[in-house]
Amino acid sequence: MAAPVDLVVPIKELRRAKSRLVGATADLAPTAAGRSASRAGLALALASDTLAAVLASSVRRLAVVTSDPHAAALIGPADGAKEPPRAVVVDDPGTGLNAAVLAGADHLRGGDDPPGLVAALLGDVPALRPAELDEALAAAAGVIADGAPAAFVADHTGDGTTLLVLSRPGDGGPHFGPSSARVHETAGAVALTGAWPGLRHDVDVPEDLDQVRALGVGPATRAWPDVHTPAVPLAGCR
Ligand SMILES: Nc1nc2c(ncn2[C@@H]2O[C@H](COP(=O)(O)OP(=O)(O)OP(=O)(O)O)[C@@H](O)[C@H]2O)c(=O)[nH]1
Ligand SMILES: C=C(OP(=O)(O)O)C(=O)O
Repeated sequence: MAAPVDLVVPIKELRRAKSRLVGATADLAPTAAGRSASRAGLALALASDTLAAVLASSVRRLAVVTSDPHAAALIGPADGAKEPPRAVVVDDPGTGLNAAVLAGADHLRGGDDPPGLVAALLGDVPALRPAELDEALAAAAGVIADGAPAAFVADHTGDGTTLLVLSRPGDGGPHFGPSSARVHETAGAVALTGAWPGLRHDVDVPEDLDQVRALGVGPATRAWPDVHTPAVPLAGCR
């Protein structure tokens, strides 16, 4: 990767997440409570596989922004290392997705490392391959070096955004939410054109689950609904 890139991954409180996936859990458990627990387990699995791919990529530092203890536990405690941790958990300010992304970006820019680009990846891309992320971040660094304020990867529907790379977070973005691909482009961000099927395929509705399984998901999503929490944290943090 040409320029160092630090990455924010926002993860919503699991019991409130992925409401549009309710149909995917409908025939799993007899009670409403069981279904919603299972949906939280699915949201955790999607996040776990996303973070595992990030940690296998060339991303320099990772900030997971969440108020959820199970999501935070994916990034395990530091193991006494003297080096600054590569992955940290940042508390969710609780005022929505864009505020969560900005909180992560602020944390990353406040570190001692030389400044790099800050990117945000949504935490529901379980078929992500590390090489896709590296390629997309290198392409973003290229267009930003050429003068663009930002670059993004649209989701598989073309309507949403899965990855946003900002030269100056807070200054005209992020604009995650409805039709965010159009909103990001209107704000001057360059749409990146690589194929990157795993990076583009977020999981919002039950059909997406079949589609990401066909692409090849990570182990946590593959194991769901039988296993709800990964046994081993993915990386250390303070
Ligand atoms: N930290 C944080 N993450 C969020 C917030 N809202 C959404 N996310 C994350 O952003 C990504 C995309 O989320 P969405 O699919 O838009 O939202 P969702 O609430 O999980 O799903 P729906 O209930 O179906 O809309 C996922 O990784 C979410 O966990 C928020 O308020 N705070
Ligand atoms: C929040 C977004 O994603 P989703 O499609 O998951 O709602 C977005 O695309 O900006």
